Amino acid sequence: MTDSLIFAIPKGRILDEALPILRAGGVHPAADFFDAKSRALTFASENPDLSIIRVRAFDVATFVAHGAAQIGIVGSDVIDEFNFSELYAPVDLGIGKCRLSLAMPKDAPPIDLSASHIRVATKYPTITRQWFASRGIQAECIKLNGAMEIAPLLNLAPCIVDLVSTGRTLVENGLEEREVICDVSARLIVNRAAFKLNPAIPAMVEAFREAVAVPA
Ligand SMILES: Nc1ncnc2c1ncn2[C@@H]1O[C@H](COP(=O)(O)OP(=O)(O)OP(=O)(O)O)[C@@H](O)[C@H]1O
Ligand SMILES: O=P(O)(O)OC[C@H]1O[C@H](OP(=O)(O)OP(=O)(O)O)[C@H](O)[C@@H]1O
Repeated sequence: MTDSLIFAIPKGRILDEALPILRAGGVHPAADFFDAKSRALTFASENPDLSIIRVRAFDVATFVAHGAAQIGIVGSDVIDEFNFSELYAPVDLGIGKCRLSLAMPKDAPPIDLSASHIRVATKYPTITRQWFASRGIQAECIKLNGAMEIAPLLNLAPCIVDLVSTGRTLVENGLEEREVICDVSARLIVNRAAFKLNPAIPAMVEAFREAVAVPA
């Protein structure tokens, strides 16, 4: 007899790319999960003892780290930002690929590496502070939850740290990428304690590992 499992899936842009991987990993949400008009947050699945929650990307990590859900899918940006010790991220799913970068207005001078302090608008204050600290600069982070790209134009901060994929959002807002801080992709995450206690979880991790493995 094993405990039932809760799988946390992010609502946003990873969702569409994640659906084929979920199926290949053997997770089959019930039909109402695909009803775009549904306001439900918890869904059954066709798998025995497995239900699904659909939450914001940043909250997937929080639910799984605290054991409220046992397994989930989330970007490595979120994993790195929280750095929860209870999270184990055993499989790179190869989706949601982008990078976390430092960007500035395209006519702005380079960052003054001899400066002791800089103001940065970002959704990623922890990663940003660490990256600047390793260069001897104290970053004062102004936390935004989206639309970071307008912060320099409105003098909220001279630079931003945000996700970049095609680069189009930066260009359309008069910014340019100056430094890549880290590459990002979506990962399967599990709660470490649950992984040890419930044998269904390592089996599920293995199924996802096989689902994304590149054939030799
Ligand atoms: N431009 C992008 N290209 C590829 N992957 C991205 C891109 N932007 C975000 N991601 C990935 O998708 C995840 C979710 O991003 P998304 O934009 O859907 O959520 P959000 O709007 O940041 O969060 P919220 O749910 O709080 O509105 C990010 O954490 C990142 O891993
Ligand atoms: O380089 P690009 O291909 O233009 O992608 C980058 C944009 O994608 C993400 O935003 P998203 O579209 O998820 O909206 P958000 O600002 O609401 O998070 C990110 O925050 C950038 O704004």
